[in-house]
Amino acid sequence: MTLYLDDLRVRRLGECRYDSPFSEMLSTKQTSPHYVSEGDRVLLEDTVSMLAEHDLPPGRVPSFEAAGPRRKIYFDPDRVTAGIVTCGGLCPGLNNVIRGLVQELTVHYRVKRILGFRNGLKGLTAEHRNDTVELTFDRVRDIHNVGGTILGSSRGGQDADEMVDSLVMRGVDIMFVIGGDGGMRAATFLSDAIKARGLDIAVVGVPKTIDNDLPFTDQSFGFQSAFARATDFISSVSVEAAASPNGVGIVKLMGRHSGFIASYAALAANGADIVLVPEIPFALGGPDGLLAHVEKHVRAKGFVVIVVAEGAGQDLIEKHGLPQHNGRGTDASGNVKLGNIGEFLKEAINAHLTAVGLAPTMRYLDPSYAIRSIAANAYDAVYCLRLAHAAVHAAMAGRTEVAVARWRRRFVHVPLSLMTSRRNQVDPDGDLWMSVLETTCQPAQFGTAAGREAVRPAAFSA
Ligand SMILES: Nc1ncnc2c1ncn2[C@@H]1O[C@H](COP(=O)(O)OP(=O)(O)OP(=O)(O)O)[C@@H](O)[C@H]1O
Ligand SMILES: O=P(O)(O)OC[C@H]1O[C@](O)(CO)[C@@H](O)[C@@H]1O
Ligand SMILES: [Mg+2]
Repeated sequence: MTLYLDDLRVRRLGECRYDSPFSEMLSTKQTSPHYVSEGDRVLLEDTVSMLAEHDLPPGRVPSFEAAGPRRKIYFDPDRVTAGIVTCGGLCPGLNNVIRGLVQELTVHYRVKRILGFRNGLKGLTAEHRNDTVELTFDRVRDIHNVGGTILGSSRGGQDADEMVDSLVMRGVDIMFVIGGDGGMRAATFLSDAIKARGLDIAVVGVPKTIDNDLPFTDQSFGFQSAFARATDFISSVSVEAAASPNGVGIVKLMGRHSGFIASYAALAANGADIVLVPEIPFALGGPDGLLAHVEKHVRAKGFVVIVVAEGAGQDLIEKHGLPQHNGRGTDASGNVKLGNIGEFLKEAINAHLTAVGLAPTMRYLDPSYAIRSIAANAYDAVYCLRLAHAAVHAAMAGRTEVAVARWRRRFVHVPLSLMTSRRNQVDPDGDLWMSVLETTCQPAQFGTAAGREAVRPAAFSA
């Protein structure tokens, strides 16, 4: 997808006429290596070759509006009501973002009314719109020390017009939507419905997902805390597998379509022999298939450690899996329910090693919710706070249909629709995956493309 400057422009509700509480602080600031002034922009691309490909003058090169405070703002803080909602799966740092939004809105902009909508976007339906929490700084002072979200979250679609009715009825001028791809999509529909009615309501997204599958953001908040926690489980199965006869340690980690948690956790633990991600299909059987590789490790050093992302090998489960491992249908938000690759591998490897006379000791861990329900670590705490600051500045300056994100180290405004225009995935040709291969020493692929189709593993042949 080729992006042009106009695709990256952010919609503004109107002229900024009020002095910002930050105007004095900003009066002497200009772009430096550590600051982007409000008149400057942040480049979308960062290699000489990519820039050369466009062959455009600097002013036309695709770039994002920089996030941060403005000297003039759009909303009169005295008259603003802000709303906050968290939606989708949990992720470390949700409470930090809520706290940061409330702190910035109340302490600096002196906004007096902030409503927390409960249980995700369901909280904006007619049935639930009056069941809100008044968010004051006192109410949120200590919430960053715990995981989850004090507002609750949910999945499932809602009618955009009904949600707009709720905003109008509750007098909301600025709505902050903290969510993943589904949440960002819903925020886009909400913005469209607001625009269609000609209403003066800003919608600002704060992208979140532990899967790190949202585009135009270096890494989503909470991801680092989640993969750091995941390393503990890799270490545990490594210790167990190494101490057991023909030990096989398997850790299944979240990551529906993107294997970032599996890749980063495996790199951090630096003890995995094999990493399997949804982006890279693999074959079980055959001389260069996964099972042969597992067997080689067990014969050579007595054990093997495998980290697998939940979305990996779904084609294999469908073809060869037992019915109880299959995925079934979709969840309330339309996300595909995945087959259980961890259980599938456990049985396939057990059967294979037993068949070749290496009866294994299987150690399987599926820490799923244990890695996303924790509090944010120090790094994510800072990141969440800074995203919250950026979101409040954007909203007060009348930016709408926008998400705040960190892109190539800078905080920027990304048009909401772009956040769902594609999925961030581990690039099989990228340097992250190369690091995984360098660390695990696993082959670039298990089985040839043809082999992946044809070979049926012994364990599952009828
Ligand atoms: N296609 C859609 N149309 C309308 N609303 C949607 C749609 N997809 C998602 N939503 C809304 O977004 C909310 C969150 O979506 P979803 O459950 O997919 O989680 P998410 O935001 O993608 O987070 P994560 O992927 O991190 O779990 C849903 O509850 C629903 O309100
Ligand atoms: O069980 P839940 O709440 O639907 O969430 C599970 C999913 O949520 C995520 O954490 C984020 O989308 C995925 O990795 C995982 O598949
Ligand atoms: Mg999602």
